[in-house]
Amino acid sequence: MRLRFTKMHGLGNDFIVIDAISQRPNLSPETIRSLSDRRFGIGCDQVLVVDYPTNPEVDFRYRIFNADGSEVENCGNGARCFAKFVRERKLTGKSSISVETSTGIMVLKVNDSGEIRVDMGEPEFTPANIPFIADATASSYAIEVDNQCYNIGAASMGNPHAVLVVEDVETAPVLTLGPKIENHPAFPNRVNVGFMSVVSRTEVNLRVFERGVGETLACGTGACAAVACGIQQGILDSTVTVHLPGGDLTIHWEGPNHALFMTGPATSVFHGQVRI
Ligand SMILES: N[C@H](CCC[C@H](N)C(=O)O)C(=O)O
Repeated sequence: MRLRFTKMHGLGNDFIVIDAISQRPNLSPETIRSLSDRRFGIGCDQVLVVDYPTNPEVDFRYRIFNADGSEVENCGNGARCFAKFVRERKLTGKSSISVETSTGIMVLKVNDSGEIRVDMGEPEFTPANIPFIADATASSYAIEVDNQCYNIGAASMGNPHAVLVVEDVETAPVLTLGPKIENHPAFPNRVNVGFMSVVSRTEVNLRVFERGVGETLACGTGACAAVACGIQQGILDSTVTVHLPGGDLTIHWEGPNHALFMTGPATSVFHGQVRI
């Protein structure tokens, strides 16, 4: 079939966005990998599939697939691009949009500036719910990689994240240590790995080695998890600017029993059609 898509990005974390409401594609993991391939396909970090909701109280459902074909629970940059997409494609005229993912419901608010504020829900720190194998919940854990010990924070934003505090993100071992932690046995579903340097209590630098993709120019849930872990560790305040290689996100979290909010841009690059 001929499939219409829109190429989008959130701070350089790029997506193929597919309207599965007016089209009913059958997207196998092989098709996802083929579309995501930067040489033989369109190329992207993730494929986002916009569909009807299963809950009639919710506006849409959207599914998220990493470039390796794995379906995942959440995508922060993708949520902002989803909101822009459904309005651009006239699938809704709302500026406050509810959407269900495989792990819950998010509410997205399109601001007058065009930026999108996402209610990401409450960060999850209970190891079993991340999932992460640990004896008890803590603000940091010691894990061993190649006989060396590393301190990490661990949290879920619907998807699992490990966060390391480093001196300088430019010299952090993102491409060597990232994949080893991504596949560490303490994370049964693998994990996204953030490398965060603290500029001040309201400003951090962050690079993320994403599960199923590798390093991306930005990771929205990674920025949320990094700030949440930093707040849990007492090193960050409740509103933080996160500088990622692709640009900045603003994260706000008042602490336990509160939702965390992420605000940032979304960009459409081009529309196209592809035969699958
Ligand atoms: N690689 C992630 C999914 C995409 C997350 C990221 N692109 C974001 O903006 O949150 C995972 O396997 O959980």
